[in-house]
Amino acid sequence: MIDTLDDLDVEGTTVGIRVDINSPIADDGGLADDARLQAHVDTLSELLERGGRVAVLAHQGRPGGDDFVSLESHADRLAELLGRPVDYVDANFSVAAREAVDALENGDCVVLENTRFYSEEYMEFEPERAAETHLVQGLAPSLDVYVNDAFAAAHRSQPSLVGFPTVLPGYAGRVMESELDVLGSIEETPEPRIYVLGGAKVSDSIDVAWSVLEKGLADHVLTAGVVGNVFLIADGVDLGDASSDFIYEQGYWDEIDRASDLLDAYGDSIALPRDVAVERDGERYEIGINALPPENEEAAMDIGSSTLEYYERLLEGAGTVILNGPAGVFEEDAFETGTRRLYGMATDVDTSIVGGGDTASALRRLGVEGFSHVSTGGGAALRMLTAEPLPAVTALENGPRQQQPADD
Ligand SMILES: Nc1ncnc2c1ncn2[C@@H]1O[C@H](COP(=O)(O)OP(=O)(O)O)[C@@H](O)[C@H]1O
Ligand SMILES: O=C(OP(=O)(O)O)[C@H](O)COP(=O)(O)O
Repeated sequence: MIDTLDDLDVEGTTVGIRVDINSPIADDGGLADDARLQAHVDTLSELLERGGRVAVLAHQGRPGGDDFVSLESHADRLAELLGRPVDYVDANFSVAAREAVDALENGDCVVLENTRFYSEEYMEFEPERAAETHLVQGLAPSLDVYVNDAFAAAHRSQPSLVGFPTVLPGYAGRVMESELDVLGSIEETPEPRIYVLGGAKVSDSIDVAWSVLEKGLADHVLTAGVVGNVFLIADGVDLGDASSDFIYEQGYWDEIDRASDLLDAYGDSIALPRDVAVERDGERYEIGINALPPENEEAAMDIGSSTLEYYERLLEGAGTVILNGPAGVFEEDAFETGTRRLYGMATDVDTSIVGGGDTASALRRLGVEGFSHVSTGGGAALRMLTAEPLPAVTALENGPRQQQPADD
């Protein structure tokens, strides 16, 4: 059982809140998309309106990446979205950070620096060890309670996610609460249940497929994207050099054997693409599976029209559809068709649940809406769909509960 904001006496309390505002970054270093910031507005507004003193913790990107930038522009955008001032301090647990947090008045908000600028935050720890890190040891004394609203990062066991709730009373924010509500009760959704697994996280998707077929949660698994390509190769289809090389370079070659084992065990319940789209003479060109490999060895970038008709028939009788990962390279106009049409069909199903950061951004870009639930998480949502515990949620469950009276 996890406490929520309903259990928290917010007025005058200094709240350290972990959010996931990890976002695409534009060439100029600013935000290219603010969907993940928008998702946390309700939680942050509630805390501020109820008189909380709010210190925001979050990560952005991974060390070495172009998107590994400071949270200054996130703070500016949050101020616009919240309609109130939001300070930013380029520190996490130093004297400067603690002073900024200690100076908060009721209804004030400060964003601390990208947690991953400190190497400990990019390591995975047991909660007790995470509680001993510089971040937690340094900052926790300035906080009264910890709120975790970062569902999309809850599959990580990094200090800002599992360390704070080990030493402070922990609460789920509104995003976390609603994600756990929906994704934690998949078994109760209407049947038949269809899982659509696309995108590029091949090993995670195969884990999900195994798990949901083994547990009888899925009546059908439909494959698309790179996941579909791996299943086609596992089924003996020669996709051609470009697709094979891509799968090899991404480190997914071993997944072909796992996909093949899965087809042996549950082949009747797994649907594979019947055609693919490649780029030929600068245009989209569809090729049936029987006509593969492509004569010019072009890469399979999307599912084709026959696959879409086939998947539409399967989706027609579904009570629930759970989708993760785009059906193709939606970033290119010629290959967005599969994602637009497949996800569009899914909105007609009684209960439709979508997970994945890229998927959500694809749907926004393509203007596809009308799902029962669009998760803020990719990896975290996938992990929940396999009924595996999320370390950050377990840490909230196991941590101290008692809230101390707020200091003046
Ligand atoms: N056939 C394909 N070939 C190469 N990349 C693909 C293909 N289909 C989808 N993708 C890529 O998969 C990426 C998204 O996958 P993923 O990260 O698994 O999604 P999510 O973040 O929603 O979980 C996109 O960048 C998209 O271009
Ligand atoms: O974007 C995220 O996850 P996602 O790509 O699975 O949606 C989270 O912010 C976690 O980031 P990470 O995968 O760098 O730990």
